[in-house]
Amino acid sequence: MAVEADAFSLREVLAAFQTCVTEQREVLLGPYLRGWRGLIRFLHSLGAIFSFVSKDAVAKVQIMENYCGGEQREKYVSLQSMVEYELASGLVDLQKRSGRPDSGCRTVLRLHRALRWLQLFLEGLRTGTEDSRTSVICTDSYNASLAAYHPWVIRKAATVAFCALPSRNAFLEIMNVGTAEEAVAMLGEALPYICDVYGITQELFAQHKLLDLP
Ligand SMILES: CCCCCCCC/C=C\CCCCCCCC(=O)N[C@@H](COP(=O)(O)O)[C@H](O)/C=C/CCCCCCCCCCCCC
Repeated sequence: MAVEADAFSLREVLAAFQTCVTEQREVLLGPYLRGWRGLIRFLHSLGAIFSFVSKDAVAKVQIMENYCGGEQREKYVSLQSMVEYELASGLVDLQKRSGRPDSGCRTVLRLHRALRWLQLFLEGLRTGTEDSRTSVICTDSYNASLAAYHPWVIRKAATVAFCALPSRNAFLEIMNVGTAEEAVAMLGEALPYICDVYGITQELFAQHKLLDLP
């Protein structure tokens, strides 16, 4: 599999997630979506077998970028302001989907669940050994997170695609942060920021009973 490295640097993704959280513990949507754009660039480099995943991720990031650049853009500065605005304006389908456009809350919820997968996957890569199989790390992380929200056909397609993942060493190399040891160290640095964003979002969505949006 041809993996093009030049488009991706874990450092950039880390910087985006690092600048997401403000002193007031708000999650800023600008850097949050920049982090996702960086991850999607990486996904593209893994080849066509992951295009069904990247298409969905791009569509969701695009929905959010449209809100962030739209008429109500000041309401979409942070996750907190978005939740407050969309709930107060009755824009969120809480029980079942209506003809309304996808809300920011339901769209972010999908990305948020995927962030949990990412957290587990990166932790698996970090703590794995040279001969750990990324397909196994990825499948385990997926089964412990996103799989619960996907129908059988998506779970199957995802599991098949995971088998095409490059080796752990190749992954560490394409992070573009130096040697394998340096990449592992960088993962150790990146993970707390991703965990922090995940934790704040989880708490916010739980508080507003938004964790099961249709
Ligand atoms: C150097 C290491 C860095 C690792 C970088 C990983 C890059 C990963 C980039 C993106 C992650 C995938 C994001 C997927 C978002 C999925 C959101 C979702 O759950 N969507 C479903 C529900 O949406 P609605 O129907 O309710 O609108 C949708 O049905 C899903 C469709 C596509 C399939 C999603 C499969 C997810 C597999 C996640 C693992 C990706 C494997 C990447 C391998 C590294």
